[in-house]
This record gives sequence, C-alpha cells and structure tokens, in this order.
Amino acid sequence: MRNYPWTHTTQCTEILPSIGDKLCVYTNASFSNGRGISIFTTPKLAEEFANLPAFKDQSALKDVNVDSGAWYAHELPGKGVGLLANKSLKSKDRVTAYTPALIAHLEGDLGTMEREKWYRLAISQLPDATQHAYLQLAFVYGQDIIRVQDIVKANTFQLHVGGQNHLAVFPETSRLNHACSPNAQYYLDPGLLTHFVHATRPIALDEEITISYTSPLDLTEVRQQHLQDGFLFTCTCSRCTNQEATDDTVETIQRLQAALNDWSESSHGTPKLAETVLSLYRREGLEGFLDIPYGFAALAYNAVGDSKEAEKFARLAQESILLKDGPWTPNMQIWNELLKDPMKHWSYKRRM
Ligand SMILES: C[S@@+](CC[C@H](N)C(=O)[O-])C[C@H]1O[C@@H](n2cnc3c(N)ncnc32)[C@H](O)[C@@H]1O
Repeated sequence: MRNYPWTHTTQCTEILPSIGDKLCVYTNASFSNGRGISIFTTPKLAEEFANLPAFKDQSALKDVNVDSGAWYAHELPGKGVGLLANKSLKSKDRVTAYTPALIAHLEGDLGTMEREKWYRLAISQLPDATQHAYLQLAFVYGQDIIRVQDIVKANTFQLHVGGQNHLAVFPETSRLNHACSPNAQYYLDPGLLTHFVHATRPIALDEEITISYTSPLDLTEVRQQHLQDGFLFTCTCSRCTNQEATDDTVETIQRLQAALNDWSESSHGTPKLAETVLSLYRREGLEGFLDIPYGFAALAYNAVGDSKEAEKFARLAQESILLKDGPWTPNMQIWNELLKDPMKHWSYKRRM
C-alpha cells in the first residue's frame, strides 16, 4: 500500500506558523491486533513514528495491550472510575502496558474548534471498540462541543518522539487516579509507544492502584494548585490532609538532599544523612521515587570509601529507575559508571 502503514487517506491542516509545517491525521486501524492508533503530527514526524519498533517489529508489542490480570475498573466515591487490584501484587509487578488511542503534536496555532475538528477526525478513524473506550473517558470542563479535547486535557501523558513533545491518551491506563503517596509508578517507552505501570509496594486485593500526577516532593499548596489547574480536583489523600507534617518532611528532605549534594570541603553529607533521607521517603510512601535517595546513598558511601555499600545502593537506584524512567535513560548510565569500578569513580573517598 502506497501510504503504508497508514490505513486512511491522510488529511492535513494548512502550514502552521509556529511549527513551519502542516499537521495531518495518520491512522493505522489494524495497529496492535486491531486496537488501532491515530497520530496528529507533521509528515516528517509521521515517518519517524512509522519507523519505530512499535510499527516495524511484529513481536515488539506481544505482551502489550493484553489483560495483565492485575486490575479491574470500578466507580469510587468522589473520584469517578479508578483501577483496583484484581489480586495481591508485589512491588515491581506489572499493572498495565498499553499503547495510546490518540497522539497529538503539541501546538498553539489552532483555534479550539479547529483543533476539535482534527482530533474528532483522528478518533473517528479508529476501530469502534477503541473509539468507544476513548469517548467514555473522564473530562474536565464537560462541554460536548469540545469533548475530544476535554478528554485529552483530563487524561494526557507526554510522549517525546523525534525530539517533539506529543500528547498521548491511553484509554485503560487513564483510569488510574492520583495519590501523593502512590503505590504504582509509570514510564513511557517512546520506541514501543507504550505506557508501562508497575507496583512500587505490595498492593492488596481490591486496594486502589494509584500514580502521582504531580511531583510528590512539592509542598502541599503547589501540588494542590497543579491538580486544580490541570484536573480540576482537590486531593484528599493523607499527605494533603496532614499538610503541616507533610510540608515539614518535604522541607527536611530538600534540606538534607542539598547537604548531600554539597561536595565542598565543608560538606555535611554522610551515609547516615543519606539513610535518614531514605527513611523519610519510605515514611511518606514515596517508594516509586527511591532512585533519588538510593543515588545519594551510593555516592555518600563511596565518598567515605565504602565501595560495597555504594554498589548496593547504585544497583537499587537502577532498579528504581527501571520502574520510573525506563532502561534507556541517562540516569542508568550514571550508575553503570559507578558500578564499573567504584574505586575509580569521582566520588570515591571524596569526603575523607
Ligand atoms: C486521568 S482521570 C482518572 C480516571 C477518572 N477517575 C475516570 O473516571 O476516568 C483524571 C480525573 O480523575 C479524577 N481524579 C483522579 N484522582 C483523583 C483523586 N485523588 N481525587 C479525586 N478525583 C480524582 C479527577 O476528576 C481527574 O480529572
């Protein structure tokens, strides 16, 4: 087929000034065993998408877009639909792995109604089941005439492809509600166009599975503002309702991390301080973000010449990064370098 891998005639906007190119709707209705995918992007970026393993490698998505048996969707008081555990889950167990129904190039040129027209075309070209799943999702403003964009607003994750930020909506994954001490963590794989979610601590049968929509190390007011601006809700989780205690701990963590980051002669960074930070993360329920304190601990131990402990924490930091950022991220490389030979690492005996 001339237009391969796209299954529909490509329709495009005029050239948009801020992009210097047109945006077109590219649909592959048979993508991933008939789940389908629609991408609103430039012709050049569409070529990049078409060359990704998600399109090129038949087996790349073999365990993606399948029921993991880990979750079920259920209505929850005051939160709409959420995902609950279908069985007890261990830390690192996979919860979901799905590709998006819709991907859209980030732009500010189109008017709201014009953008809605293009997004609607993108959704209308998807197979019925995927269209239906998309159109059932939560929205923020509730106006029918901009429903498709409203769903993007409430459910979007950012996906970088070809150096460009795109908005992406993953229908099943979108049902995960927010918590400031989430029990799951996610990352996006740009090659597979897949959003992966894993448990970060044990989750009991029927317990809600949550991710964080905002930085859990921001002060409560900042987190609440972000959730209000982005999703129009007020968080009532225990960290938000215990604002004073939470903010005290966040400030302590920031202060101790600054000390651990200080590599001057007068630094107060020690392994004990790093262990304190680690215990504060755990106390706050931030198991999905332990790459940071594990990393500080690796460096703090290496700095006093304890290369065995440094290796242990560098490995733990890598395990955390695998759940939070994915295997290809530069942070993995940082710890690979320490693990290659801790005694030759810049941090070795730096604080002795
Ligand atoms: C990505 S959707 C999550 C799934 C959504 N509950 C549903 O019914 O499809 C985001 C929306 O869910 C709701 N939500 C998510 N987390 C929440 C929380 N912790 N408390 C209250 N509402 C929440 C908000 O309405 C938010 O705009």
